[in-house]
Amino acid sequence: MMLITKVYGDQHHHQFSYAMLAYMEELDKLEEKEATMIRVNRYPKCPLPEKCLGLGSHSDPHTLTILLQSDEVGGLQVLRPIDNQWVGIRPVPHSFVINIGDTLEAWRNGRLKSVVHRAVVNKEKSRLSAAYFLSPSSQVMIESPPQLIQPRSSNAKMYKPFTWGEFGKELLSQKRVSEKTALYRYLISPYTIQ
Ligand SMILES: O=C(O)CCC(=O)C(=O)O
Ligand SMILES: [Fe+2]
Repeated sequence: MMLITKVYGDQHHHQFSYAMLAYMEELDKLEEKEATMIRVNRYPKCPLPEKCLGLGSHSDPHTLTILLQSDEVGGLQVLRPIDNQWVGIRPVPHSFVINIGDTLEAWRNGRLKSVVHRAVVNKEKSRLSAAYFLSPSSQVMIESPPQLIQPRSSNAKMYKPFTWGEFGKELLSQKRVSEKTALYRYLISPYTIQ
């Protein structure tokens, strides 16, 4: 997410810009209009917000999510990896939150990370958000380009190649989780030995 690029500083920001350029070049492969979808989330106000969640913690499995949240009511939180704390993403009027999905993480060989996030509710106001999920076509193989892989180093190949179609089936076999989606099932372990 954009917030995380700020927290991680220039290095991560650079990775993000570079990946976005590469993404544009591969758009035919990485974005399939038929598979792309929009989800609108409505979170009613809740008398006991500390006892419920609007949307449980998850990572988005797709490539990218473009999220619009209502201007006045916050509720989106990300799990900050450095200290495992939930951090609120304050809505910025007329802006989108860009969320990196698991498929993009796998394609960039872990140089960009999908982020675990959730939505909380509050007592005073209901909230709306709309998420636009970009997906590759179901037959496309998600595999990191060779220039991102250096065998026997910390940049060794992290994930076994998979198709979005296959990944979708893995997701269906998984209950809502408290961490990342099925991506870990493709992790090459230990990925430094290749
Ligand atoms: O409502 C939000 O801010 C988060 C929505 C979300 O994470 C999702 O739809 O996947
Ligand atoms: Fe999400």
